[in-house]
Amino acid sequence: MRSMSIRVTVFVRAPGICGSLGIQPQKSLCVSAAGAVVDGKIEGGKGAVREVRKKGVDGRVRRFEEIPHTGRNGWVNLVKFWREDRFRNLHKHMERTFNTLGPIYREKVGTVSSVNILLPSDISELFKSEGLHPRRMLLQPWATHREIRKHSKGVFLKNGEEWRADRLQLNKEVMMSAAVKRFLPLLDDVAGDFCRMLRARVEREGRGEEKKRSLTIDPCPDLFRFALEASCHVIYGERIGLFSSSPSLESQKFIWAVERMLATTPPLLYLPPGLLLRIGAPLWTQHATAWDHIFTHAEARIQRGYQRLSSSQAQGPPAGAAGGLYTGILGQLMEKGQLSLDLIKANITELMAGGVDTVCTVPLCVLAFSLSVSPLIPSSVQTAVPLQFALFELGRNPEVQERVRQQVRMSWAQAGGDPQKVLQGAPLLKGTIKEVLRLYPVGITVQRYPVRDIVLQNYHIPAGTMVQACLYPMGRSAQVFEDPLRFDPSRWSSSREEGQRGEGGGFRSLAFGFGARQCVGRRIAENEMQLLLMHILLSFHLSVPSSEDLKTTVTLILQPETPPRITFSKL
Ligand code: HEM
Repeated sequence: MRSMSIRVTVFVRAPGICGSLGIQPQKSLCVSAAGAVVDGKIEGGKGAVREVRKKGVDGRVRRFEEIPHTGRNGWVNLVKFWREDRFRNLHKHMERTFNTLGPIYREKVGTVSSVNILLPSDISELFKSEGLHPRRMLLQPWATHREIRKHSKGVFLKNGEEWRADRLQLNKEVMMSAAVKRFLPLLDDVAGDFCRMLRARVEREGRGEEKKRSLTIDPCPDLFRFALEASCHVIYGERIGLFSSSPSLESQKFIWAVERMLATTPPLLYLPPGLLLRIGAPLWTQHATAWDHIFTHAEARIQRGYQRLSSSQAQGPPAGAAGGLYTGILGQLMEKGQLSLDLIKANITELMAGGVDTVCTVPLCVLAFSLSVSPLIPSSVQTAVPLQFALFELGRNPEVQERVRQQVRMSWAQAGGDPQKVLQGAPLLKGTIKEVLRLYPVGITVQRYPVRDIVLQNYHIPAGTMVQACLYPMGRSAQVFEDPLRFDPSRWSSSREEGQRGEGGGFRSLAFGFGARQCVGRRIAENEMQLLLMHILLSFHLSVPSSEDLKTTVTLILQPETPPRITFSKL
């Protein structure tokens, strides 16, 4: 009989503190298929393993309270989080905690409690029990704000089936392949323009001979502008001119507002109470004013789209897909008329604002309580950040870069200028994005509140518990990925992926979430990032001044501590 071993986590209620984490120690035991411990080995097949997982060593499902945890007192933990700067290093903290406690643990910080899990098989179990919950308490702190409340009420207050019906309408314009086919040329336009702008800059500011000029820069601000321009083009069907040497005042104000909003978010979230009390109010005002501006910008575009549609309808043939001219997601939604104008506004605003379910403890801790919030991250920031990581990884892995470039060149030559065909013929581009999001997921967790009781790793999880699938530690876990720290886009090729599919194997790539509530901008983001990389790889060779690992930090999203510098050399 084939012998296999399974690690079963047994929580030992030993008093005291374990290492620097301040966590309760645990022990790993190995058990037989029948459930008895036999010298670190378990006899039996997969079924036996599953059975042991469900029932526990002694045939019973363990109680929730027995899940290993990082300390029972949420307030003590909160102080540790502040003292040890764990908010900014949450991804590393999670990775260390899984290494110490095993694949499931509980954590309470302030009043926010979660169960954290790592393995795809458990994550698959979690998603099976998700309900159609509304976007829970989204924006609670921000919702005091006029513009946001006005725009968001349509989507956020709806629940269950009603919400789902609206979402299915939206999905037709943003997720389905027919919609992707329509908006892909718009993204391609912006990506092409970005590369032309960069070539001109390398020509102007670069070093070296005329045909081999190269320029080393921090591409972050340009990537950010690219992502904003691309999102606006697809959503509103309108270019906002961020690549022009003199963008309009309106666009400049918009950029300023997004930058201001981002700059003020981390201090509002993480400043120690004393400092926050002193500078909190002005910061809050700046933050809220910036958000107001972002929403007002959306409102203006929506009004303009509405007027355009009304006048084109008055003139005769429709301006949307039926008339041959694609007018962006906004135009499509308006033309179809299946959602009310309020709902269209709410959905468009949410698409611009994006959203990552990130649980954090907000400054209201100062007032002696904390909240679980789902802050918004502008969608453009969400694509600009992985693009930075992608350029860095391709730059420090020249062989991988060359392999991807060869595939792109071949596909480009065969596709006759059709961007969709180029992407289809170059799966390594998609693999590159998946690989980047595996190592650097924008949101380090995806959360769910199961609607019924479930069992994870032998433990009973009551319905309503917040369970977090921890993407950063999963992406770097040797239990889940072979040679996890190697940047290898071909690991996602369909043949190799098949080989990796074990229990819950399909749940290894979750950067966009899963199910009914998965990222609604997923197809926009994936295609936007792939098209930009495609144009860059066709135009430039990438290298990096330093190939040392990037230090990363969590400021709502996972980002490089210092943006990487990239050398673009003309090909
Ligand atoms: C690399 C880029 C991006 C990543 C990694 C990302 C990731 C995510 C994740 C993890 C969620 C939560 C999903 C879940 O709970 O299952 C989410 C939600 C969302 N994302 Fe994205 N996102 C990205 C780009 C975008 C873009 C470009 C847009 C808009 C154009 C967008 C719009 C949204 C919206 C509206 C939601 C809320 C969906 C809902 O709750 O119903 N995202 N995103």
